[in-house]
Amino acid sequence: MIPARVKLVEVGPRDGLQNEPGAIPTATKVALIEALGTAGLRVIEAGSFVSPKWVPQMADTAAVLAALTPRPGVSYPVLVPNRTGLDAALAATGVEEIAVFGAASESFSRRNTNCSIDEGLGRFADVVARARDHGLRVRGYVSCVLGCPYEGAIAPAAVARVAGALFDMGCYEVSLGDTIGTGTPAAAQAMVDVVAERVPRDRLAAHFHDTYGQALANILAVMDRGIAVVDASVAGLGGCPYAKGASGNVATEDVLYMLDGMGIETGVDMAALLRAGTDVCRALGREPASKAARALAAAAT
Ligand SMILES: CC(C)(COP(=O)([O-])OP(=O)([O-])OC[C@H]1O[C@@H](n2cnc3c(N)ncnc32)[C@H](O)[C@@H]1OP(=O)([O-])[O-])[C@@H](O)C(=O)NCCC(=O)NCCSC(=O)C[C@@](C)(O)CC(=O)[O-]
Repeated sequence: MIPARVKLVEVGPRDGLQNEPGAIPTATKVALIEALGTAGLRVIEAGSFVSPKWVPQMADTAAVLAALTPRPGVSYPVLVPNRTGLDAALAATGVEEIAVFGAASESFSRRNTNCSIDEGLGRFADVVARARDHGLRVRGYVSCVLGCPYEGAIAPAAVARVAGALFDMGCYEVSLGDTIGTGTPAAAQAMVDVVAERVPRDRLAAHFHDTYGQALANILAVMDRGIAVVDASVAGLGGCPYAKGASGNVATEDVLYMLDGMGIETGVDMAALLRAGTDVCRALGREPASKAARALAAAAT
C-alpha cells in the first residue's frame, strides 16, 4: 500500500556536489543547506569526512558545519568511511548523525573504499559502535543494489546480506542505492522484497539515481512495497565519482511534484525548494536537471 507520508532525505549538498570538478565555495554549500532547511527538508546530508585525496570537493565539510546555522528539528548527517572519518566528525561542530556506506558489489566496494565488502563491514562495525557510544545516530547505505558498473547484475541476496549486516550493527535505517540507475520497477520491487526478509520495510530507504530515466517509476514501485523514505538531490545534482556516467540522484523537485500530486505529505514547500535549486544552479553555472523545476519555471514566466 502506498504510504500516506514520505520522509524526503535531501542528499544534494553531499551526493549532489561531491562529484563537481571545480572547488565550490564553502559559503555556497552553506547557503544551499540553509535554503533546503527553509524549504522544509528535515534531513539534509551536509558533507562527508572521507579522504580529501579521493573526494576533494568534500574536504571543507568541517568548515561547512561550523558556518551553518542549524535549524531545530533538522538533521545534518555526514558520510564516514572509517575511524579517521568518525574522529573528524566527532571533532566537528554539531554532528549528531553519520552515515556509513557499503556496497553489494565487490568491485564497487574496492573502487569506492579501497577494501572488500567484508573488510568494509568490519570497519563499519567499529565505527557504528563508537558512534553510538557518543550518542550519534547512524544511517547505512548499500550501493549497487540494482546493478554495478563493473559487475553488471547484482543478486538481491547480496544486497540483503549487506543491508542486514548494517542493520544488525545498529544502523537505524538502510538506504538502498541504485548507484548507476539501471534498475526498473519490477526489479526494484523484487530486490526490496528480498531485503525486507532481513531489514523491516519501515527501516529501508530508496536512493535511486535517474541515469536511465527510471527513478520516479522505481520510487513509486517500491513505495507500493512499503518504502516511505526517499533520498533525492535538489535540481538533480550529482553523479558518483566511482560510477562513470552515473547522473544525479532523482531530483527532489520531481519527487515532490509526484508526491504532492498524489496527496502524499512530505512537509516540503515546492516554491522554496525551487528557489534553493535555482540558486545553487546559478552558482554552479548550469540548468537544473529537474524536469519539474524547469517546467514550473517556464510556466511562471
Ligand atoms: C575509505 C578511504 C579513506 C580508504 O582509502 P585508503 O587510501 O585505503 O585509506 P588509508 O586508511 O590507507 O589512508 C590513506 C590516507 O588517507 C587518509 N584518510 C583515511 N581515511 C580518511 C578520512 N576518513 N578522512 C580524511 N583522510 C583520511 C589517511 O590519513 C592517509 O593519509 P596520508 O597518510 O596518505 O596523508 C577512501 O577510499 C575514501 O575516502 N573513500 C570515499 C569515497 C567516497 O566518498 N565516495 C563517494 C561516497 S559513496 C556514494 O556516493 C554512494 C552513495 C552513498 O551515495 C549511495 C549510492 O548512490 O550508491
